[in-house]
Amino acid sequence: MATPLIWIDEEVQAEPALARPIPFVFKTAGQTMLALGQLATLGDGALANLAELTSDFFEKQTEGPDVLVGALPFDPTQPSHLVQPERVLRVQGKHDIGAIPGLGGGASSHAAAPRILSVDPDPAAAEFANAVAVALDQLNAPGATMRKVVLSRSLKVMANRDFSAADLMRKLSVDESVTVFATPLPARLHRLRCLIGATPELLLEKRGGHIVSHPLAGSARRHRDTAEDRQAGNRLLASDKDRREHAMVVESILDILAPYCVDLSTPEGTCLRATASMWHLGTRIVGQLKDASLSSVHFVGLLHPTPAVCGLPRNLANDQIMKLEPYDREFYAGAVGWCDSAGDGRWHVSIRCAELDGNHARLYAGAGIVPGSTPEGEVIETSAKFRAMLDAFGIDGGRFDE
Ligand SMILES: C=C(O[C@H]1C=CC=C(C(=O)O)[C@@H]1O)C(=O)O
Repeated sequence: MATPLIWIDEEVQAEPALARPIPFVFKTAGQTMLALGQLATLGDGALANLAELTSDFFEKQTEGPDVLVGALPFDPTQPSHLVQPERVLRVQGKHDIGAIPGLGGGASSHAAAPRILSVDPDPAAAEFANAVAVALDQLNAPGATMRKVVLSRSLKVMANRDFSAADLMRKLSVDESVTVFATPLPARLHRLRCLIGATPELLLEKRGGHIVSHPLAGSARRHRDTAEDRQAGNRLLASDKDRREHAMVVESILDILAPYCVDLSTPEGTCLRATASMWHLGTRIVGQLKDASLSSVHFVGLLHPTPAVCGLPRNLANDQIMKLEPYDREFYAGAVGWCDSAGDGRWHVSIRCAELDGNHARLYAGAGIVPGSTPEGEVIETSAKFRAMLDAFGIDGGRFDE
């Protein structure tokens, strides 16, 4: 069934904003990909089967755009949500994301913004600090085999009217250093949901025989004052704790990709990666594949979840996440992106994001814990990571740290 191209038009505000699936939107520097409607859905399957599922899908599907778009959950045993759209539109160059043809022409700019009624930390910052302390006990125990675990917390937000994905995306797009995305999620209790965010982290891009990954780990908040900001970046670059936290991610990705590559390197080494609100340590990894026919989802299946969102070793870290976090991450800390029948694709880590369900939203922020981390430091770091999404929602975040 064709999905109407209406997204945020004023005349449909009487209906819940997410009464129809929103388009998939993927705005990277210089290009926006917009996937409209839903021609077919990829069948359920765990991440390990995704390469096979997608290649079967493309073999059978002879009509419609040659692409699947959507989201993969944090838990690789849970089904992904990938769809073949009816139409794909690409917009190049600088543009207002809300004014792309097919999105309703930015009509919401004169509509009243939803008024925030409540913000509920889940868990509270103090509980999150306790979870970090428990994880640190495990990491520091004599003979410990777990080396890193990434723990997250969330903020549940309620407004007086439905949130507008287009308005949020427009606000998030002010930061041109990140990939702004919106992707439909599986319905829950017959309600359509979506994930919207502004991720700085590239999990994997594959074009022909060339692959790129740009993992981030190790963070500090940015400052308005230029000198203070520069100092914060320099401190991060020099921080032993953050360098260890980062190196584990890079080494793990290099180990996984190396057997598939004739050439694999980190041309610039570890650098500072800036977003509008955060400094990160980042290392761009580039590779040339031995077998260019392997698809992007094959590699995503091997890489995800990286130690940037889970930990090391993966199974031990995942056990701790299950024990210490009070919710199912679902599509937070998963991946969002697209793949095509040639095996090309681009997948970003779904962080700095919020799940939207009508007038409810849940924002997420996580942080890598290694020996040397402190509970207070991780509370401050996750607060800083909430900043970009909180700003988009028009919420002053400071009071959620207690
Ligand atoms: C898990 C998140 O961030 C990851 C990505 C960059 C830096 C991170 C860190 O410094 O801990 C995290 O590994 C998140 O923002 O929710």
